[in-house]
Amino acid sequence: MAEDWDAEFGTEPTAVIPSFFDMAGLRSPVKEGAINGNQIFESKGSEAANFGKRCSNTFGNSTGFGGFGKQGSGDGNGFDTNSSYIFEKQPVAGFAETTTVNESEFGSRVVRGCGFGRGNRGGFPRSSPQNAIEKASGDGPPVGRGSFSARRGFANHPGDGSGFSSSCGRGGFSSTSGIRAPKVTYVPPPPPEEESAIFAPYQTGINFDKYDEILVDVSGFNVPSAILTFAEAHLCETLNKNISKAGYLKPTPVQKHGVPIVLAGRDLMACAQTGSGKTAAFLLPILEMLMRGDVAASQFKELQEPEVVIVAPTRELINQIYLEARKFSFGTIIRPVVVYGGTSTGHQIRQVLQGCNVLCGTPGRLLDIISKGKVGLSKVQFLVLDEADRMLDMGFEPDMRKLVTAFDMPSKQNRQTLMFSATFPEEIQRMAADFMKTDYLFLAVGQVGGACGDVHQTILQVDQYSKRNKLIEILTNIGIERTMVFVDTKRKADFLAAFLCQENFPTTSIHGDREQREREQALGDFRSGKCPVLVATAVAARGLDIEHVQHVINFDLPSTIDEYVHRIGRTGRCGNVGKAISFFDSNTDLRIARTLVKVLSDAQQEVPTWLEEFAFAAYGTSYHNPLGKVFASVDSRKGLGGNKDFSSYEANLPVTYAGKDHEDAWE
Ligand SMILES: Nc1ncnc2c1ncn2[C@@H]1O[C@H](COP(=O)(O)OP(=O)(O)OP(=O)(O)O)[C@@H](O)[C@H]1O
Repeated sequence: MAEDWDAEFGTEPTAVIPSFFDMAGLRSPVKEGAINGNQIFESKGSEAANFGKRCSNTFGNSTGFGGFGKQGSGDGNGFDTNSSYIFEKQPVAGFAETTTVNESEFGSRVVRGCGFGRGNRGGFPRSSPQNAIEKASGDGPPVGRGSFSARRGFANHPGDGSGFSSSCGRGGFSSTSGIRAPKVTYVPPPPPEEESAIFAPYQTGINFDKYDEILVDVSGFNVPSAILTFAEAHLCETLNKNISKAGYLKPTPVQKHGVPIVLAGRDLMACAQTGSGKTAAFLLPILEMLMRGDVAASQFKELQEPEVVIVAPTRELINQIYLEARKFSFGTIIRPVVVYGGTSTGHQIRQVLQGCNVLCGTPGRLLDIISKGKVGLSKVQFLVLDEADRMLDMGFEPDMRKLVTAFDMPSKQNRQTLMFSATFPEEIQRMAADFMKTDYLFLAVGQVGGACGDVHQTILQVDQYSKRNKLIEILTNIGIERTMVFVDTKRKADFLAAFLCQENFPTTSIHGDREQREREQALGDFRSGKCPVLVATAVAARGLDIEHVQHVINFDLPSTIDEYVHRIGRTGRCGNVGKAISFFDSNTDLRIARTLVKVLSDAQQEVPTWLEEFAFAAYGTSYHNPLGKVFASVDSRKGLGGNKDFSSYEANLPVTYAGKDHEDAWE
């Protein structure tokens, strides 16, 4: 059973939305060497092989995959629900004796049962991605309009929002019944203090030097000269020491151009491939400028006024950026702090009040803490949007506008605004311009939106009924190399992880319905190799920098090519090579066929003939789809009669349809 969490400020206890692992009895008190709620399974020979039948001695009580029930019922998800697993589990207060999940998530043809009725769809109104986004980032109390209720009704709690109900898909509390929305009060373990841990180097790969061959285009006026070495940036001694301790011998292209641009006080929109060092490209010059400006040591005050605000779309990514800021500011008086959802607000406020020069946050939690009067923005010198195209799409854009307008944030003329991403659709570029000085510089390293050239991409035509077996086949060949498996819904992430566990693959999962503690534990188990397979939704698609990820498998392809580029960019980082295998189901993925062909061919990857045929059938050879030009490969100002001084760039590159991400992914 999930730990009991006292309310954030130590008041009434609040229940927690048990995740799938609870319901499947995968988190009951376990004996040494058994399975915890995150690490679903360690392959332990015959004992493991029995996992799919019973795990009585593994979990300390009788739990396991049971048999299969009778014919299931449609779940309104477009799946022909015709099969299910039934997890027998200890009766747990508030839950039925059995938890049934639909194997149709994997599209099995085998007819199995679903011993379960389904409640009304509840949870976030499908049309409000902001709610879904907030829940994903865990910012603010999860509040649905109407009521949260499980997709599945439980035996004693019909999923109509009348009471506490939950499922691995979605669930929670009914806001109509007056129960307080749950406030999980997780306090993350403090980051390591040892220098060896702080400066743990990321092994650059054999192709690191190939970065120098990548074409770079900077458009705008009075472009500062690039640096060839870190020494040419004339950074302070402490920063140079930290760069050296981090193992950075020479700058990557985005750093060569980005560092001098930021040091020159310019606004910057930077696009560079995944894993190419964008984080240091903004952190190093910002920290240098603070040092040059004799930034005051931030001390305890009831109102903190940071000089830098950095935002990113997910909790794990903003925490990663915070740790990088902590690394590069080591030995200086500069104090970075991180705030993100799913954790105790009180704890984070206490961290902020102890001093804060660089505030890293996910939007919802950041706005929450600012609204509580703990943080003032009047002294902000730098505003950074990492994964900027995501921060400005329909999900986060309102929060970003509120951040720059609703408080005392200096106007764009009186601050430096920096935006970074590996992808930047033109419509987003235009929106980004609202946040930046008109003379911002657009830095394109390589093909904007292009896939990292160090990732070997393979596309396999696999229908939904064959995906599971194909995945098993691939994982069997891969062995224990770290592999991220992306799926399009949270529910599928849990089920696929459980399925892989049953098949003796040490697996964990990360998605927006898991508690933050579980998410961080899952990442930790994946990073350490304890669970070399991580099943994830889009919440892990962007920015995460995990060493030794050799494989990315798109069990489900995303709906946009940008997300595909980011997902496969979890491997092949910093000059290392990686492999990405994607399952293309012609019943669902036609919309991405054409852009997939373009990304593959731009990255000199093999394009399967069948995929070209699908792409042609979908859109013909025309590169102008009805949705207009949304895939930018140039500075959008050029297309709008921008100044002719910009360096030349092919203007008629194909465009792509930038659809909506699968909303589940962001919840
Ligand atoms: N100049 C450098 N020399 C060696 N390693 C570097 C250098 N710059 C960055 N790295 C390392 O490369 C890895 C990738 O960097 P980073 O996460 O900033 O990439 P990114 O471009 O932001 O990727 P993404 O687009 O996926 O967010 C990190 O582990 C970082 O420490």
